[in-house]
Amino acid sequence: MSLRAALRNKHAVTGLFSQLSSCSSHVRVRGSPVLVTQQRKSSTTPRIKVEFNQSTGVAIMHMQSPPVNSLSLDFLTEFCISVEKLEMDKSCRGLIITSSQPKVFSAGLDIMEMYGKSPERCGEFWRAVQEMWLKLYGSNMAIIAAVNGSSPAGGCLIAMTADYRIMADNPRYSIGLNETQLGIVAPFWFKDTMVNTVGHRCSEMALQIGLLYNPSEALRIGLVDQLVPEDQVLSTATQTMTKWLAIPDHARQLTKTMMRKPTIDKLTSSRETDIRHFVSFITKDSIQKSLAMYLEMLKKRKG
Ligand SMILES: CCC/C=C/C(=O)SCCNC(=O)CCNC(=O)[C@H](O)C(C)(C)COP(=O)([O-])OP(=O)([O-])OC[C@H]1O[C@@H](n2cnc3c(N)ncnc32)[C@H](O)[C@@H]1OP(=O)([O-])[O-]
Repeated sequence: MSLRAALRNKHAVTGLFSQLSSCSSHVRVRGSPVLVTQQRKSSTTPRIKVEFNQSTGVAIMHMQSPPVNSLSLDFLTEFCISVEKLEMDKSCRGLIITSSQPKVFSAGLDIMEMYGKSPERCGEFWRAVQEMWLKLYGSNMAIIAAVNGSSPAGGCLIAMTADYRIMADNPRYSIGLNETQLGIVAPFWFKDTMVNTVGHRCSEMALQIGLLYNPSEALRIGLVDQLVPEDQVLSTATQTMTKWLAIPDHARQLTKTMMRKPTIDKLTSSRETDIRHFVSFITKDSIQKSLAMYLEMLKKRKG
């Protein structure tokens, strides 16, 4: 069964992990604070690198998909498998998500996955996006986003699924749900996650005009919880995780579930409808034209 096919079937995914350990590079550290790196033998470079320190129970997940950690189907597949593996490992209590790419946490969904693709492929892609959100937002692990670069749209979504967000204090970086700027619409579960994070009024305005916030603005509205100098993002995340893990797991997890379950249930009870809705929307000629214009704008801006 291919990894993509596995994503279609959550139970099959669970059963596949033992066979798929080479899909992302997991580095396990036992009883030592020193992290050891391990080179993958495979010819393809993993998009996700996981360092797990068993003495602290904390895993650091590095997104390392050049140039901008855009969320392609392959990226999402690897990402979900990495999270699921950690989730199943009861010794892993905390997860820090960060980026290995300079200046960018994640550029969000890979626009090329939504442009010029067949309805079947768009559906497969959207299911993987849903799966990523369900795994992160419903995780039992304490999750901290170490946002060390720009984080638009799907990148912001990943950050918002965390329990705590630390962002690099660099005014050149931005974070937010900017979908409307591309002529597309964030689905209800992106919206719900934002409402749960910053409240209704802020979300209503930000979503309509596709606002991207600089770090100070993001801190002011509560989209991130803390700003630190860029070179301290990861160390601060590690220190902060210690505080989160000082709370008994069962109490923290039950509280998290109580807060998030109604939002998660909304999507789990309507996944197929949500996929159909996305596919019929994204494949419309007018939406495809908007995406083409946005891609053109990205290229021009670069030049
Ligand atoms: C309904 C669905 C909900 C949708 C949710 C979403 O997430 S929608 C997504 C909303 N996301 C956005 O609106 C984010 C758009 N991106 C940006 O704003 C900037 O890239 C940046 C600020 C993330 C990084 O700035 P920087 O100066 O460091 O980097 P740079 O700009 O020079 O880009 C380098 C290369 O990457 C390319 N590429 C970039 N993003 C994407 C992408 N998402 N996908 C694919 N490709 C992308 C870019 O074209 C360029 O390619 P080239 O020419 O080398 O072949």
